[in-house]
Amino acid sequence: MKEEGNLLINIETSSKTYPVFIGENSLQALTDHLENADYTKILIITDFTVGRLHLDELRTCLSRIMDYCIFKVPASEQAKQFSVYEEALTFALENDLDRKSCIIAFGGGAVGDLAGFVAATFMRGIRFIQVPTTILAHDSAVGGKTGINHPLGKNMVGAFHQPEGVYYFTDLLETLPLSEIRSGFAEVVKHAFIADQEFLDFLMESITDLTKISRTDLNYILKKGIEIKANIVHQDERENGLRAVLNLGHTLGHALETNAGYGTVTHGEAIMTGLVYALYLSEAETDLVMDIHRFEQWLVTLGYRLEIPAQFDFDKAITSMKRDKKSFANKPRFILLEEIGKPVVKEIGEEQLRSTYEKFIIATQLQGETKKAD
Ligand SMILES: NC(=O)c1ccc[n+]([C@@H]2O[C@H](COP(=O)([O-])OP(=O)(O)OC[C@H]3O[C@@H](n4cnc5c(N)ncnc54)[C@H](O)[C@@H]3O)[C@@H](O)[C@H]2O)c1
Ligand SMILES: O=C(O)C(=O)C[C@@H](O)[C@H](O)[C@H](O)COP(=O)(O)O
Ligand SMILES: [Zn+2]
Repeated sequence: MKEEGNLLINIETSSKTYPVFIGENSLQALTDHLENADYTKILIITDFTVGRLHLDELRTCLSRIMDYCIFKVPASEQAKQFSVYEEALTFALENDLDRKSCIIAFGGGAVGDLAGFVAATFMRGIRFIQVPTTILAHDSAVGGKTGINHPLGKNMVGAFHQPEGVYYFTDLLETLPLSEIRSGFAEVVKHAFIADQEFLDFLMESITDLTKISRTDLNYILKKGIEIKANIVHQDERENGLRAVLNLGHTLGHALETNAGYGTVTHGEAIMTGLVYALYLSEAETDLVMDIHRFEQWLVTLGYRLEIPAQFDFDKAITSMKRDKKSFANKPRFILLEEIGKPVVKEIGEEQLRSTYEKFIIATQLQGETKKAD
């Protein structure tokens, strides 16, 4: 469906305007950018997996005269630890980066969040570039949220720091394992719920097998997701209000990630579970009218496991949700939907959280059992 080739979106925020290139010519666009910039040195931060698979492609963008060094971090959430953050800063100092140096985040959201935070804080802030390599990173590479995890909460330490540009060479996505396609697709679905019923209808009708998304559809859905996010970030860069809607599914989702142990579930799977829970809360609190059962069936077809692990402790989740960045005075606030495309932020009492959780557990267990019986 729709456009091919190189797509360009401009992200306009109060602090910076920058381009997002998507598609075949993105690496050429990155080369052009690097050749015309005044960077004294480039630090590439990547993880061991992406480094092994794709570093050679990135190297083609760096001319022979360009001075660069590479710091490799453990894959996934292991990258977003204090110890890795400190090691990255040490590496930058030992390799003589200065205030005119630039960091390239080459990887998925975990690498992007870490590298962005290193850039935001090294010598009080240097420039950085996002070169995303996952579907999920259509979300994480845009908008300037950077940070690392604390054992007591996801992304609890961080900064808003916008990149100089986002160069999304989607050929690199071909090596993604199914679990990571599924994780990234969850944020696409989230964007559709927040802003666009038609887009959600398109996804539910056209995507029935995550291993068979055509290149044209992929470029289309990445572009669409980025446009939805760009529109929100344009209005509220630092989450003073509206931007919180991008957190649909994240209140329970982040609690799941924190309590299961970072990296035990993928970010996207946790967020999809949180999103379904938010739909049940919406039914109860905002009179959302929607066929949640049909949506759940579609998710099960795509391989999402909505059942909560038996060892998950909802009391601990409530503690985490009270500590969430959207909470004030220890009261959990959720992104709910009045309609698809019409999100609201609402404080939810503990009694409602618990009774909806019971309902949600029963419904999702039933979905899981039906799947096993098939
Ligand atoms: N800053 C934001 O606005 C924002 C938005 C959404 C999510 N996030 C964060 O992003 C993180 C999740 O992002 P992610 O899933 O992209 O993270 P990730 O960087 O952990 O990548 C996921 C896995 O895929 C592997 N991988 C990456 N690219 C690959 C490729 N092309 N081929 C094969 N394997 C590849 C990685 O090595 C890793 O094991 C979470 O920490 C989440 O909190 C941030
Ligand atoms: O960009 C945003 O704003 C988002 O909320 C996007 C989320 O998908 C992302 O996971 C983000 O890192 C969550 O932000 P946080 O402030 O809850 O840590
Ligand atoms: Zn997210």
